[in-house]
Amino acid sequence: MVSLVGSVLFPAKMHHESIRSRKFCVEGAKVFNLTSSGRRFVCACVAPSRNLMPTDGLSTSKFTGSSNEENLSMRREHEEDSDVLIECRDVYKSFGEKHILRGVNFKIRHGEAVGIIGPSGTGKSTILKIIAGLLAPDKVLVSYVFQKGLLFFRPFKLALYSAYPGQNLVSSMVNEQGEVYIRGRLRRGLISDEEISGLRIGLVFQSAALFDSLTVRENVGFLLYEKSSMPEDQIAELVTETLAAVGLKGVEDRLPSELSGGMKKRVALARSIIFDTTNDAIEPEVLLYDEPTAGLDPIASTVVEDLIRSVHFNGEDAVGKPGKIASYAVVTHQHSTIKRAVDRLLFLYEGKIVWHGMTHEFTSSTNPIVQQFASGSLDGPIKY
Ligand SMILES: Nc1ncnc2c1ncn2[C@@H]1O[C@H](COP(=O)(O)OP(=O)(O)OP(=O)(O)O)[C@@H](O)[C@H]1O
Repeated sequence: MVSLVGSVLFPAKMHHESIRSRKFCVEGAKVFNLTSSGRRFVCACVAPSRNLMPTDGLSTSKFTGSSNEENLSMRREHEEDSDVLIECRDVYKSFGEKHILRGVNFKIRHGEAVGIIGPSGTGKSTILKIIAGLLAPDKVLVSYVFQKGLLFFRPFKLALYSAYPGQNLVSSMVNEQGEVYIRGRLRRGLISDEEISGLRIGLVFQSAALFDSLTVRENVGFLLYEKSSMPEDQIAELVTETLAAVGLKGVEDRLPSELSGGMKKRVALARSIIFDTTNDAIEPEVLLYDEPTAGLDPIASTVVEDLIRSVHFNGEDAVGKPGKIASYAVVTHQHSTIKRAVDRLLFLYEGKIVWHGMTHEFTSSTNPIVQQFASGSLDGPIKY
């Protein structure tokens, strides 16, 4: 599956000895034991390498032993889905009593530029975090066995487990409620470096989430300093090249506090697209942007929107090289971002994708939820 290895970031005040030092902590973030041997890393994003033979839901063994017709239809489905990089199937996510996602289904295919929109608090950022592996779907108890031989099956929920603390539980089985597939491979639980995905997934947080105490160079090259065997001067060169690709020059030695909001977002973008050029395995990469233009003036928004397009493999970066990002998903509320940076939209409402379509179909949709959202009207099914 996906391991957090590659790009993104968190809010931060960090104490460190040097970028290649062994340990430090980041306020407000979750993990954070960076070791040289080190596989445990948090931050934000991304991912592994290696082979991926479809398993689980897409196993070729599924094509044996059934009728020819069934085989053909399954093969067709498999072929149609061969370009799917990320799939959420019936994903549920709650926070305490708040049931945020209630059966979310969608696919992101190779080459797509997808927007995720919907009213505030509907779970758009939550979806990105689930895709990136920072959050797991809800858990549901499938069965459990007590010493006295009692066996319970669904729909008993995990909460029941703690309702029988003294009953000598022998074993239990808990499944995730919903599935996330990364290139056809089912992800179980949260991201772990040991797991395999064959897809690099980067998450660019809304806040840019740069390390306050590190220079721009150290922020952008963070993972390479920490994880790769590249010499430092080569990393520095690559950082300069990557900053140029997002239209920034001569800022390598600045601290984040010396940058404007738009520049910070570009630095965060540079951090999410830099990768180890000495590594043979070249993987497609998906970037997830959480409100990349929030808080920016209209012109700065346009710059960032064009940047998002430019690092896509259909685009051309600021120094004229083709972009490297295979697909991306953008959570946004901004019309300009929807129009300029996205081709297809997913509309999330009350825990489900209630509409999807091409961007140009959005304003002409007859779906009352979409109509109300597009017009900003107070009248309609969406209540605040
Ligand atoms: N870690 C968490 N613990 C508790 N509640 C959470 C957590 N993360 C998100 N939530 C809640 O889940 C809901 C969905 O949050 P999320 O940030 O995904 O929404 P959103 O659609 O991205 O919102 P917005 O458009 O306002 O940014 C909110 O009610 C939020 O308070």
